[in-house]
Amino acid sequence: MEFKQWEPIYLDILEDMGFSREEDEQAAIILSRMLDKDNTADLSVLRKLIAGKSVIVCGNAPCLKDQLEVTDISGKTIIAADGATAVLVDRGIIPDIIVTDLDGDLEKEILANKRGSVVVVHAHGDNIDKLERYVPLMKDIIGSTQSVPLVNVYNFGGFSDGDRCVFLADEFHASEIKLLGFDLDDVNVTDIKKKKLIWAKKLIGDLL
Ligand SMILES: Nc1ncnc2c1ncn2[C@@H]1O[C@H](COP(=O)(O)OP(=O)(O)OP(=O)(O)O)[C@@H](O)[C@H]1O
Ligand SMILES: Nc1nc2c(c(=O)[nH]1)N=C(CO)CN2
Ligand SMILES: [Mg+2]
Repeated sequence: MEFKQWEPIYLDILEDMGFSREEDEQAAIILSRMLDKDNTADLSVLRKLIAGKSVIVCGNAPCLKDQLEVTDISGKTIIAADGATAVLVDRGIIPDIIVTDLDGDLEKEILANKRGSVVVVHAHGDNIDKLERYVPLMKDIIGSTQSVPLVNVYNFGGFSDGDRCVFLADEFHASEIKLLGFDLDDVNVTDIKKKKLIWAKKLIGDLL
């Protein structure tokens, strides 16, 4: 998605969530400076994994475990939203792509990354400390931001980890996008998470 198309939505999200654009942009600059040809993956890797493929996006709602039991994932491209990575890894599944703002189970995300997962690391105003701590431990990174894109730091659209997975699959022209582990009306979450899930419902609903 072009940033010009995304920007008005981003401005609404900033206002609703009370986040700072300046801090998001500072985080993106820090991430951009940490990325180089040695620790990044080329966008062609994402294209190869997604274009024309049937994609399964895993969110981290409690229903993920049961839905994985009854879903045939063979031959599909698996994209894990942050905390969903640990659920997959615990079942012996290494996702093709992890989309994360680095507040999930980082031990499992780093393990999956070592075993081949491409990791789309999202910079925002509230995770600068995590970028500094975990990015040096990763490889095959694609940087992401919810603000203006920079060198090695892209904006494919989307806000929280789960909806950014869906925007990524759409951007790279998946032939089909199936969601597992999404319960966007979940009431058993914190108030801030409820607000993020409301945005996810709107963003995914408008896109698909
Ligand atoms: N009921 C749910 N509870 C938690 N996550 C959900 C749920 N339904 C869908 N998801 C999606 O799963 C994604 C990953 O969930 P996780 O618990 O790892 O979130 P998180 O990393 O704490 O959230 P975020 O960083 O997006 O605030 C979320 O970004 C969300 O889009
Ligand atoms: N500034 C800021 N941006 C975000 C935040 C957050 O906590 N702060 N959480 C997100 C969830 O993936 C996505 N974007
Ligand atoms: Mg997260």
